[in-house]
Amino acid sequence: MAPSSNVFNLATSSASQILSLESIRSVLQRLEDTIVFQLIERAQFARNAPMYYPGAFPELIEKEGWHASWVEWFLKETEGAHAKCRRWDAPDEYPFTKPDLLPKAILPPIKYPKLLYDHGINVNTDIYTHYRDVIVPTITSDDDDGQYGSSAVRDVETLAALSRRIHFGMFVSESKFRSDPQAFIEPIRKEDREKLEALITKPAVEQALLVRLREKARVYGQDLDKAVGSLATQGQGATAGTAAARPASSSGEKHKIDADDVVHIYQDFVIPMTKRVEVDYLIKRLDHLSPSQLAKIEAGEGYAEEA
Ligand SMILES: C=C(O[C@@H]1C=C(C(=O)O)C=C[C@H]1O)C(=O)O
Repeated sequence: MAPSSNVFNLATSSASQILSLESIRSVLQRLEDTIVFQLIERAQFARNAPMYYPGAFPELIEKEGWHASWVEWFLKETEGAHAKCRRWDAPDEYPFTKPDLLPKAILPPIKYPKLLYDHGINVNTDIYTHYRDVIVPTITSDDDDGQYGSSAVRDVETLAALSRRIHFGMFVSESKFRSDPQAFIEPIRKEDREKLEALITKPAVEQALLVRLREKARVYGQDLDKAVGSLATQGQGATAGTAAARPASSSGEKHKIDADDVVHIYQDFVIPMTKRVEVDYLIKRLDHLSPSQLAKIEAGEGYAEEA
């Protein structure tokens, strides 16, 4: 029997279902898997630095009239196809490509529940810069293997996963605001970003995430054939039961990615960027309340949705 889908379906779930912190955190956990696997996929190729800088491919200028980098061109081409499928209408999807370079959707619009206020937030330029300058050099060999197509395919998928994960911070903020709106009123009015960041920060959640992530990177990044093979050569017939019952021997197992690198990517970038987005979203939240909503919050009656 197919496992029940716990896909986060913005089109069919209610606002209260979508904005439950438990449901949001389950999506963030699933995105850990996606991001670890995408990093592993990208790490199989060399850095291929020319792909990320303008002018490295004259053909791109001659044949496409494109003066930015190969990867940004590949992003535009890919995101353009997705625009025709109305991907960027979804409140959890943000393109790297400038909107005026994206075609109109072919399909009619989906009616999403009102979740986030019309915020205009998109931090993909910062995500791209950090990915180019820090993440790719960290997980790949500083070399050029000429695999500009395969590498760019993985880049686009990894960037999309990082972008969705980081922009999901806005759902976290909306959820936390609705749960205790009064706590946010004063720091928002004072534009106190430090206080807002302290309010949304949950150290125990972050620590548990990093422990879980390290284990995921270690397990997903293992070369199980070698691990299982080593069991077989140790005279223990390798069977499904054996492999399942006994985790791969830890000494000398080969990894497709360094678990420490994955943890640092989250600790030094993904989590801080998510919290920046959370604060960017909260700082303007009061501008999008009706006078009666604000009055109720100030009277201690909490947040009330209005049509
Ligand atoms: C995403 C949340 O907000 C903050 C950011 C976190 C993250 O980026 O992983 C984790 C906990 C909080 O510090 C949350 O509370 O779940």
